[in-house]
Amino acid sequence: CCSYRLRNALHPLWQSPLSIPGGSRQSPINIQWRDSVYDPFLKPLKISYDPTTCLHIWNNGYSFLVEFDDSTDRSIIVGGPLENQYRLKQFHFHWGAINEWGSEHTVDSKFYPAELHLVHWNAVVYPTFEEAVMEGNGLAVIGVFLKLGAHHEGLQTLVDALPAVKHKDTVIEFDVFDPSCLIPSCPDYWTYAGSLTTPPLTESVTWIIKKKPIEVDENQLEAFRMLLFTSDGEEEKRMVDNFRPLQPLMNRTVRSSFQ
Ligand SMILES: NS(=O)(=O)c1ccc(CCNC(=O)Nc2ccc(Cl)cc2)cc1
Ligand SMILES: [Zn+2]
Repeated sequence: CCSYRLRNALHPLWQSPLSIPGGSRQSPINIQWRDSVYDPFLKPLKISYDPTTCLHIWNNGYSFLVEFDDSTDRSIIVGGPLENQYRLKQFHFHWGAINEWGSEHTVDSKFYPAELHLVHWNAVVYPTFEEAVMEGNGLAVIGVFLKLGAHHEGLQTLVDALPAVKHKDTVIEFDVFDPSCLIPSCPDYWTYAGSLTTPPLTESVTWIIKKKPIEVDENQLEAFRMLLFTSDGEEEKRMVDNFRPLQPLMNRTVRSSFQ
């Protein structure tokens, strides 16, 4: 129960303060469905990814990141709550040691076993990702909940590559993958102004959280849990519970694209 919160709060990644001093828009948050406000002016989110922009999978010692060539506008999102188009840079996941928790956001205080983050940056306004990370409208992250259920064919190609990045700071080439196969076809989402959930925790993220989860099977979740936080040769620590504790909503409203 609360022990995992303590462990998480003390986890090396989050030893920095739970929310940055003066932070008024920190993530993740609980999404209370009945408190979200339908906004009829929200547009559908348009997603167009070029699978050949996929580069590699990298175990950064906290998660595994699938990184993309973001030197052009070949893989972008536009519409939704966004005023500009945003370029896909990477996607990664957060997950738990068991299926009872693992997601960063919760819905009506319910955790999912895992959560996918597709990270995009505003290359219309900012020259580099690093600069966009520091600006209020710099990033747009699509969050997709994973729930235990049917085998996910698209995810399996990724799962098959994970043993090659078992240890921290290992990389494997991964040159064709279309991450839109990981995004539910249902267009419904919630959106709110938030932050990165890992250091530097900057308040630069427009969050777009899909209402519908995707289904993955137990073997696929277990494949995430066999990754390691540790480098080859170090005492093995399984990569699990790499999610940040919930942050206060403060003076924010979560909007929904659906009634
Ligand atoms: N979790 S997020 O979408 O707010 C987020 C998006 C982008 C960044 C900057 C790139 N760095 C990165 O992605 N690092 C990372 C990812 C997962 C874990 Cl578990 C730990 C560290 C940080 C957080
Ligand atoms: Zn994340």
